[in-house]
Amino acid sequence: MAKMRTAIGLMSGTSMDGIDLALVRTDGHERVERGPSHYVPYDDGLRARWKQALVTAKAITERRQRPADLADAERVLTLAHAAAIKSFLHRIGMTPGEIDVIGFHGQTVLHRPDEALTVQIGDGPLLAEETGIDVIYDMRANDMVHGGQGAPLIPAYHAALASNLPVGLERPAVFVNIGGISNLTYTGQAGRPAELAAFDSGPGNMLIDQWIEAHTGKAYDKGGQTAARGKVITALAERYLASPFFSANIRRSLDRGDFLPPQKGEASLEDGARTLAHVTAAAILKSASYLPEQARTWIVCGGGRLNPVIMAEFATLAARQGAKVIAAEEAGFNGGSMEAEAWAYLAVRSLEGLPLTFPGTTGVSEPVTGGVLVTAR
Ligand SMILES: Nc1ncnc2c1ncn2[C@@H]1O[C@H](COP(=O)(O)OP(=O)(O)OP(=O)(O)O)[C@@H](O)[C@H]1O
Ligand SMILES: CC(=O)N[C@H]1[C@@H]2OC[C@@H](O2)[C@@H](O)[C@@H]1O[C@H](C)C(=O)O
Repeated sequence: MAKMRTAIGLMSGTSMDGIDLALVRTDGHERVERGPSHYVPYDDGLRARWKQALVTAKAITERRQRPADLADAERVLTLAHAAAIKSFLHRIGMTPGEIDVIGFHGQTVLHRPDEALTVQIGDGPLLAEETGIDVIYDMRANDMVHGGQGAPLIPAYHAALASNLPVGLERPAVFVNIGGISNLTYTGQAGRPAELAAFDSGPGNMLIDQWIEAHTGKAYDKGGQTAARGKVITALAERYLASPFFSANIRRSLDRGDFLPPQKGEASLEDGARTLAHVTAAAILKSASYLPEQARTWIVCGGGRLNPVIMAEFATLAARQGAKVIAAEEAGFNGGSMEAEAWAYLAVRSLEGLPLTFPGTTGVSEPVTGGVLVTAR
């Protein structure tokens, strides 16, 4: 039997709102003990810095390049992650010596699967040096080398969770993460890796966030309050849902720039927010038509589950297919820390040389492992 290891996962997602951390004890297979989690928000200055990094990164043609101030941004980002690890360990009363490995996602600044190019800034050696803990980082690259989309990677973790779903939850269950971008994982009847089907399903909160920020300076539509006062503009929604992304022959992974918010003036603040919340929900169901079978239960993770307008739209559309929508917490999971948990789990799989991705998840040619190990001295 593979040994149990203690890992911390670190996720800084496409919303660029902050760093999620989670502690997991796992053998890298089906044994998963979820521990405490933590969140360190970025201040406005850091968020602005990562947004600038997205612009700078457009010049990258080879994944190790760090043009202009990108090397400095990478260093600042890594130190912010090291500080987050230290505050997490302090909070849970653990020492670096009790942690076997950190799974470090970094910040995606460029993702062009068609060119087999994906860049996450995040300096693994610096993080290992700062924390004194072994680090696995750069987990997407090997998948792309083998013909995969480089995303999503979370499905291997969903499979482990699905092998132990609450009794009474109707299968098939599909996990959907509504972050900046949405992605979904069909877990079949038993959650075996061979049964997995997963892909990015469309824009998540990123359009709503950009729309709200452009009009109000706020980072997101808290509680869906703005959207709740608006109405859906059908023509605008259809424009998004007619994107070739939904009808392409292959399920392509998304970059933040693949969908852009409406122009100011195309809608009132409220109608724009409502329309984009509708698009978020409708995009999931549109993409779900490529799954092997219809979901009976949708398990929603990520910040979008906290927007009641998205959740209501989603529940209405799913009910038409006889499916139920639940937040991750209703299935006993933590919908806010699931990605960080996944990065902890994947780090242990990487140490064991186990596959992180599968033909059914990223389109990779065969199941492949991934990640680069840095040993702390
Ligand atoms: N209380 C809330 N009300 C409405 N929306 C919320 C709330 N809390 C978070 N969100 C939305 O969730 C987003 C953050 O979600 P999450 O942390 O899952 O994204 P991420 O992990 O950065 O993205 P990805 O999964 O694409 O990498 C916020 O930007 C916001 O749009
Ligand atoms: C390139 C990249 O960072 N992709 C993210 C992004 O955010 C959501 C979606 O797009 C997903 O494909 C992926 O993250 C999740 C955690 C994943 O790889 O499973």
